[in-house]
Amino acid sequence: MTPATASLHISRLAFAYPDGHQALFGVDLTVARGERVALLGPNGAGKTTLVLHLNGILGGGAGEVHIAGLPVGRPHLAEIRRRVGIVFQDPDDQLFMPTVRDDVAFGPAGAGLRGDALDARVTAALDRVGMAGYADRPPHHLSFGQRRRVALATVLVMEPEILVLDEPSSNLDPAARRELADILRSLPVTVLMVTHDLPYAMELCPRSVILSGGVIVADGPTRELLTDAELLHRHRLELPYGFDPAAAVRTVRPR
Ligand SMILES: Nc1ncnc2c1ncn2[C@@H]1O[C@H](COP(=O)(O)OP(=O)(O)OP(=O)(O)O)[C@@H](O)[C@H]1O
Repeated sequence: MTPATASLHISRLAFAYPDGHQALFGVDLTVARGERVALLGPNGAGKTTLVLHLNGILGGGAGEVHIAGLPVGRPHLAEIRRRVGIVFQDPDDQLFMPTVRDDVAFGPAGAGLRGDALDARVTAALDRVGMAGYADRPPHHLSFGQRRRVALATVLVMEPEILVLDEPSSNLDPAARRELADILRSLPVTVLMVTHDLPYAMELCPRSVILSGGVIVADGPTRELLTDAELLHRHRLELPYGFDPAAAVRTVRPR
């Protein structure tokens, strides 16, 4: 896979914050089109710092990031931000309009879409997340799980190349968690999911990457990584009590 054919290609990415704190030390990561990859790691590992480099919110370090062949950098920022859809942990960071429809329409309308074409895109995005019947509702009248799905729709409506999810399962009850997993599994996009929820990584992502101390310390099949007790312990990752990743994989429903 080359930088041009990969969905995401990160090469020797290193970054220090203005106060001198070095958060990333030469990260290499390539993700193919349509792959779903979990980005795991303890608090302070550099996961958020890495994600903020994908759409150019952070920059100025060493190394390169390409999204579907396009280098992340000032000349291409508008296109990069369309290609990289980030769903933040708190849906209220992404919902600010009077209705669900307005929130989902905001991005494509800003990109110049109007009329029937805009309506069709909004309806399709809401359909994808099972929220088509909620278009006229104020987002703040929805449950947390519903707001997270609408936030996902505001990103999907831009038809991103890669979907970046920050702790997608946090604060969801078991049913909402399963429904979101079904939605995510049905999406024909590349997914990079940042999570501390190892069973959710197991359920959704065939591949995982562990970032620790600003470097990638493991990259491989999620089941292999999560059955390596010594690796998990070394990087402060813990499976929930009683969760057996070797057994869990057999219960994952086929796509
Ligand atoms: N604005 C900042 N200025 C200086 N240092 C920062 C800044 N933001 C983060 N850091 C530091 O960079 C390192 C990586 O932080 P980052 O938020 O990327 O970790 P993370 O893996 O996302 O952690 P968490 O799982 O807790 O969200 C940490 O040591 C953190 O203290």
